Amino acid sequence: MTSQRDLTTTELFNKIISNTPGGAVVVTLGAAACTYLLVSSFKNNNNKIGWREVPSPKGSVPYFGHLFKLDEVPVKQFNKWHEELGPIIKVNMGVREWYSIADPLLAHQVFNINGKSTSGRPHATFMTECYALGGKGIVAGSPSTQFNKTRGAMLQVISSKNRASIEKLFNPDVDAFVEKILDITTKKGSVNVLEPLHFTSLNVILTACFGKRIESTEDPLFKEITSVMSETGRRAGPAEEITSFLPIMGIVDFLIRKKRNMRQFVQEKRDPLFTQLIQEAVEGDVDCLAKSMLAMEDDVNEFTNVMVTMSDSIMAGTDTSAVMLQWAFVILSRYPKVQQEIREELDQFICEHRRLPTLDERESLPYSISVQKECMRYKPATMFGLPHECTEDIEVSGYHIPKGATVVSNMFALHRNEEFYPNADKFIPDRFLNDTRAMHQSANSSAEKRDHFNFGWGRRVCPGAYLAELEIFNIWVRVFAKCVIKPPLDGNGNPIYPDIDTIINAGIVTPPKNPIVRVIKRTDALL
Ligand code: HEM
Repeated sequence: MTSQRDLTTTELFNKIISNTPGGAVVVTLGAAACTYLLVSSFKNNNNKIGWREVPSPKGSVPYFGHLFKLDEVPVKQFNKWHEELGPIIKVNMGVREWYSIADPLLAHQVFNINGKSTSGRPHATFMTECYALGGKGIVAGSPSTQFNKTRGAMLQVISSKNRASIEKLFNPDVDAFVEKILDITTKKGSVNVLEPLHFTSLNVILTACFGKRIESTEDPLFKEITSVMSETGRRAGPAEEITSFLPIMGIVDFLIRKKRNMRQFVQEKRDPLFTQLIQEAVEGDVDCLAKSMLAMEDDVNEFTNVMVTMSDSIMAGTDTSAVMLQWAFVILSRYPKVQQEIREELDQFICEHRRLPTLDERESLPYSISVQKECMRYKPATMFGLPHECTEDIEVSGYHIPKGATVVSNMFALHRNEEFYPNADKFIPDRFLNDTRAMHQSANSSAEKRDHFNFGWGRRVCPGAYLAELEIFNIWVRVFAKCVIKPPLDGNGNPIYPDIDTIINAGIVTPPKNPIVRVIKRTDALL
């Protein structure tokens, strides 16, 4: 998921206009409005008799819909509309109809009970046609035999049965991460955990996918991967994919030869990088996802399918885990007593076993597990997860959602639902004290039994949830066994508490504004 900052609607249009041969835009937008008015006057009414109409906010304008109503962080406006109109709303994103769901039970009905009809992905020129090479891999494709088998292969390889071998590969990086944040704090007085977490998270995925790690941010491979990732994120973003919302802008895309340009990027930058990584993985002696997939049955092992799946994993798995951990650092810097309880519980395990616990032993750390889950509930890593597409008309709670609609789960509203989470606006560290279940297992339960909804839904539920949980757990126990997290200090020695109210729109992910803390070495560490 991308680390590129999203654009406001106004910025987005300015950018399009500045990149486009002048008159074309004016002609295009004029034509767009006329075409829309003409077409919409012939359009059938989607509301079937006897079904409730999904409420839609006021202020939708022809062709552009509600796009001009959205600000830098669209989910905030969506939430205001949900407060006014209820748990399901229809927002016109240009010509696309987005149905946003803010209630866990309703979301379960939409994405799980009706999963057969709501598990498509909306078509996008870059992601579907260019990046996914016409539907390969997992993220951008719609369910097919190859898609199901590829997801299955990933779940089989990145699973608890391979826990020990996966974490053995990445734990040296986690140890290095802890040393790095301690060292930076010693030298500079505080540390911005964004970059070290991004680097560590990338290495976790690289070791799982290719059995390979990067030594430092100066490594040319690191620079190449981050450049390809950020270019992929930019091209998948709304400014570049504007034709999905305003198809008439396809004329502009044609004039600036956008699709050819997208294909060129994939062929000249993305494909050679991943081809090389996969070849090195095959020649190496470390077990990894790429190698395992290439050794599997026909539907999975086709080279382009493996290549896109590896790219999916890096794109979907690096920033999401890093953002979750950034939030944990900034939240916990404000809660010294919570950290003390985390340390006491962890130290008890270390005293008994003379080593750190593994994820399989999470039952011994109910408080830590509860705090991890509460951090994820309190500050979700994404705004809307990834959008799904309805491939058939469906009916939920009397509402009709038509074929072709985009359906999104509103992560912020879902996690502040008072019926599911009493005092939802409060950070309650022991909220999940009686729920030490693995998060990836919980993610596959019915809504009432889930801890949180960060890993999405149904047939598309995040296949990397186990790896994410493994990474989070291993970083967590190493940090709290050795360190105390504190807020940075101003010139007078007063704490500057990190801002936990501002949410940044960084594409799909929503990181904190300035994840700057002090990480101090524990003087009473047992290991
Ligand atoms: C805290 C960390 C993570 C969060 C919050 C997260 C969240 C999500 C969400 C919300 C989705 C969309 C689900 C849906 O469409 O309903 C998703 C999909 C996906 N995630 Fe994750 N993810 C995380 C870590 C990872 C990791 C580590 C990997 C790497 C293996 C990964 C790989 C994927 C893939 C391949 C998909 C696409 C699934 C599909 O389209 O069927 N994720 N993730």
